[in-house]
Amino acid sequence: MSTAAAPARTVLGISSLSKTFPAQRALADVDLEVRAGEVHCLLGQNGSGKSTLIKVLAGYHTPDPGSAATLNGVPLALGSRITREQAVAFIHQDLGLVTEFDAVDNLALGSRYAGRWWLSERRELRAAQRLLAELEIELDPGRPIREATPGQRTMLAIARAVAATDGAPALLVLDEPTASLPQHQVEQLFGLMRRLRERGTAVLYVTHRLREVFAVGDRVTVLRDGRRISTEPVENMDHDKLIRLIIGREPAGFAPALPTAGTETLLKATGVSGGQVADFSVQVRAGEIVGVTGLVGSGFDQALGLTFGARPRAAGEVTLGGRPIVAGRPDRSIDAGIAYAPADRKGLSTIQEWTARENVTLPRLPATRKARWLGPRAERRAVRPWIRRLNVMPADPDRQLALLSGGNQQKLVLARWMRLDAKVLLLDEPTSGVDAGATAAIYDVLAGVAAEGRAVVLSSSDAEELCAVCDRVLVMRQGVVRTVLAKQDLSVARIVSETIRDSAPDDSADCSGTDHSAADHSAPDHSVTDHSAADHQEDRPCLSNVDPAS
Ligand SMILES: Nc1ncnc2c1ncn2[C@@H]1O[C@H](COP(=O)(O)OP(=O)(O)OP(=O)(O)O)[C@@H](O)[C@H]1O
Repeated sequence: MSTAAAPARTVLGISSLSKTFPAQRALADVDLEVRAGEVHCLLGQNGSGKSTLIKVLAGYHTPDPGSAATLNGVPLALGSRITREQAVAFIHQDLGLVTEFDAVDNLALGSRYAGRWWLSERRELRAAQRLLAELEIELDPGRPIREATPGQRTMLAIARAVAATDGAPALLVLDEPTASLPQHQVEQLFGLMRRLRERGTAVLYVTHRLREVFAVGDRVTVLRDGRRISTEPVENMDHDKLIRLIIGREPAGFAPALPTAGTETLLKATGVSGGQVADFSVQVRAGEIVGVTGLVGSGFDQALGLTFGARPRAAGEVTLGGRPIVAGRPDRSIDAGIAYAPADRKGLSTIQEWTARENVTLPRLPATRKARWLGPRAERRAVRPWIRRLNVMPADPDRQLALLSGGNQQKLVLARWMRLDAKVLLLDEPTSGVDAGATAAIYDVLAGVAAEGRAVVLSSSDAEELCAVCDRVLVMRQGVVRTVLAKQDLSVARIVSETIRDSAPDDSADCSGTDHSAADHSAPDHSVTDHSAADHQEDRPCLSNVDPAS
């Protein structure tokens, strides 16, 4: 007879959950059980219903009649706000912290309303220190949290939920918390999740990154088209099986197109500065995919906006095929042959009231020089192939953008830039929030762009992504490109260690990658000479020939 232990008690039990929006059934008869002391991953393509499920749980949407749920065995009124006593915490991508406040005040925001407002400042500080120490969160409680890393902020938001629930939330719901965290901060966050799991918290974890399921998950539920397809222990899963469940068919392998062996320099940035960037210099050749990475604050996420001219430059020169690219004139940069997709695609570059097709084919962004404006029929014709290629759901070019899921909106805005015949594509975080299938499709598009003798520069905090697609990776620290890693030197461990490596302020490297006269860099290139920093980490190989969604 089997002596297998009985499953842990059910914290959240959802049965027959359905949600129908006008003209769209987002969830259909979903059952879900999340147990005490487990990390339960919720996966599915963009538009499969994950956010809707969480929003119903949080009381933001009212579900269809017939939907039911229990929390710790007690019926839960779906569609009503969760009360404090129910001890459910939601960590959304917008963490809801006040960045000008320090950790003590941010923690107090959650607990003051818990009736502890009489605590003195000193006692509050001590309580915050105790909590942070207990959860092993390294964070100075007295400093404004705008100075903290994104990973520390995420953990602080979780700590606040812990404080507000007297030590352990019954249920912690995390909605893609790692979307823009560098690898080592992801590891720290997973450490915290494991500690809460040990306290008996049930964790519902939404992610698109399959490797995270294997790193931290106990069980996994897959949604497809609003239906629950499967719930299984992670140990019964492998990568391909998971992909099959998510997309409903065999995954297509990612086979990067072979780049042309170009020697022509397309893009040259020299001494570009502005914002957090003190010196960004790079030369990009035809046929190359170049990555830029670093910690938040290193300037890596501002470098491409400065290069394109979307951000004001304090200094520096940018040329495309020898022609100067001036700052502050995105229209001219586009005409010259550069396209730029910022990371904040929703905030910066969509018109939510417009349709999908209008957002993809925004006037003034012609794919061919002739047509500055397309009629609705031509727009549909132009957009449909991208909807198919990136598997945008619903596949309706006339759907209002606001009614699409976050990831599907991301895909469309990215399509807007990828469909331009730009000589150089600049993309900030191209796959953040995008599902595994579309991520592979985007990598294919980028490889195709390079193979045509054009070029791509992408900034990313995802080391696996950089390994999978880049020919070269520039690592920025303190506003300056400090290391250039060539294809043969790319590994997750190497990128992580170069990203977090402490460097003396005057430490500099030749970082243009190709042109030694471009900037005043006298120290040797670390990518070639210094391997010491990476050695303490497991050196995982690059995944360039493996499905990049993994
Ligand atoms: N307010 C709304 N009105 C109409 N349709 C909606 C609304 N919100 C979501 N939908 C639709 O419901 C479906 C599920 O969307 P949901 O946001 O739950 O997906 P998701 O799995 O969270 O996607 P992503 O990974 O992109 O965040 C999608 O087809 C979406 O277009």
